[in-house]
Amino acid sequence: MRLIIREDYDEVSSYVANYVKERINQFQPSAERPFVLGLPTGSSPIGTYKKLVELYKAGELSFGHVVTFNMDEYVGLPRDHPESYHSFMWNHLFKHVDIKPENVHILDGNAPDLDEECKKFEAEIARVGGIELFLGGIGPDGHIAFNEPGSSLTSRTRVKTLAYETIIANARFFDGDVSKVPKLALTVGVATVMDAREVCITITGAHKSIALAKCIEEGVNHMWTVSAIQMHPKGLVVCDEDATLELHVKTVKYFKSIEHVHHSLIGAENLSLQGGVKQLRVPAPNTARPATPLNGPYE
Ligand SMILES: N[C@@H]1[C@@H](O)[C@H](O)[C@@H](COP(=O)(O)O)O[C@@H]1O
Repeated sequence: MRLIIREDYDEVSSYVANYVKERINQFQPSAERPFVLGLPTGSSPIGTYKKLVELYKAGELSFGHVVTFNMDEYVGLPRDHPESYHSFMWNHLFKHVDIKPENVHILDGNAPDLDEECKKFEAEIARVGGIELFLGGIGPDGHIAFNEPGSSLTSRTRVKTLAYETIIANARFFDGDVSKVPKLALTVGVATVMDAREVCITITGAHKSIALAKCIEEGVNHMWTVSAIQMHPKGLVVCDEDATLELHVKTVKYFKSIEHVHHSLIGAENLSLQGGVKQLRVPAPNTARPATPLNGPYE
């Protein structure tokens, strides 16, 4: 597993968007052999989607031969509700790029038979040959998609009852009103995500620092479902400095050193993922003097 640390949310978003661009372009997708991309919702991927739209508009990336599968959807929320994940995906990404609507797969939380809807989703993923790259975020409790603490690490797409912590976290999208947040969702399973040939999880903000530490430094554990990424042969976590607050200094230094070594081997001029070198510089000491004398020491 790799951990990429960037200064802030914006740098994380750029890194992930460029990563997706590189992967799609290297793959050289065609109608017969499309690139299959797994996608998340939430506030974490908004910056990435914005940058993907910019890359598309700059002619650096096309979604013409990209097939997508979204992680999850609320149960019972009308499809055109502003907070449905359908609305989210079309507003933040799909309507701005050249993706074919028939290549977009989002679970239908209003399907007459929800179990059947979940089975069909898994079957469709299998039919297109599996997911090449699954992007994800996490909740502060370490869940991926809606695989709440205690979810089986071998779980598949299914109906899930949301944990109270998730309902509270997502109330910000429903006028801060917990009672408006749907209590059920359809979600891919942990195994559905981990079956992808590559998994890239974005973790930003101090409020997710405990989850990041659980994911990186402790064992694989169904109470922190993102930790399943430890078992993935091509797992990538991209986080910001704030999210590293609960990591050991040794852990942070180790993962940063991997990038340093990699960059020194390939040479900065060959670095295709923008922002890579810039963020590895040691910050200059702050030499600015306060206007008023200080009494210190302030250890
Ligand atoms: N089901 C989604 C998850 O897929 C997402 O990762 C999480 C975090 O959201 P945010 O990125 O807004 O913190 O929110 C929801 O629970």
